[in-house]
Amino acid sequence: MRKIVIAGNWKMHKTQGDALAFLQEFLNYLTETPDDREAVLCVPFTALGTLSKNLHGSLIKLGAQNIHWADEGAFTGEISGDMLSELGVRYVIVGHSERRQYFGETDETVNQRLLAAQRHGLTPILCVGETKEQRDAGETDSIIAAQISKDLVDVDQSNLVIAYEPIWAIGTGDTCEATDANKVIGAIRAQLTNQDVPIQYGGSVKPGNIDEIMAQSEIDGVLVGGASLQAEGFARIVNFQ
Ligand SMILES: O=C(CO)COP(=O)(O)O
Repeated sequence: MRKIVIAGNWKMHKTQGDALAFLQEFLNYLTETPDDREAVLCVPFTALGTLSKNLHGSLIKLGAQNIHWADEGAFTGEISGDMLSELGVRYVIVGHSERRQYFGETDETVNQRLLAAQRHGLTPILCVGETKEQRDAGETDSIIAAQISKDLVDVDQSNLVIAYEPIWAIGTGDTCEATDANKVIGAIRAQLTNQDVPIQYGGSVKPGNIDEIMAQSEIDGVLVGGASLQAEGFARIVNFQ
């Protein structure tokens, strides 16, 4: 039985104060969380400590948005696995397309960061996805297959979540057809040795489309950007039917 993981990715949004206000409101809406699913908030590093202290044993798990591959060292601006786990972090996003596009992340560095996350007992959420040009050229399956095989070298598939995030659907309102996403996710699963890895869809997920997305047989959750910033809407997504 695969786990359902609904994760919010706040990206570079919300101060500590904003994060606390969100949490209070969010917990009010989440009084009846179904227990078959995990809700995760992947927040900026600066909000991790405050949220960790205020989760009060709630069902919400804490996630970060990046991790360095070294355990420590001269890596200005980076963050280590120990620093994250000390704050109660359980999940960490690795290889988001914004990291690949703007910060020079490659499949090799993504692989190293995945290994570091697992070494520190964190569950990495590996993001893969194709550009609009690649999709139009019919290259979606080969691009995703190449990312998966390079990123997962030596990675333990028993402690892993994968997010299929077509780059053209991120922040654009242009959602991938749920049935198309289902097909790509099925192809990702066929490449894995462990069939229990939860595979999420990400890209313009909102309260209005969550039910259709989660009705797909291969989709085990979502990674939500913009719509996770609003407590009532994100609670609606977590509580999909
Ligand atoms: O990048 C995403 C989540 O990691 C998706 O962002 P949006 O939900 O804003 O499209």
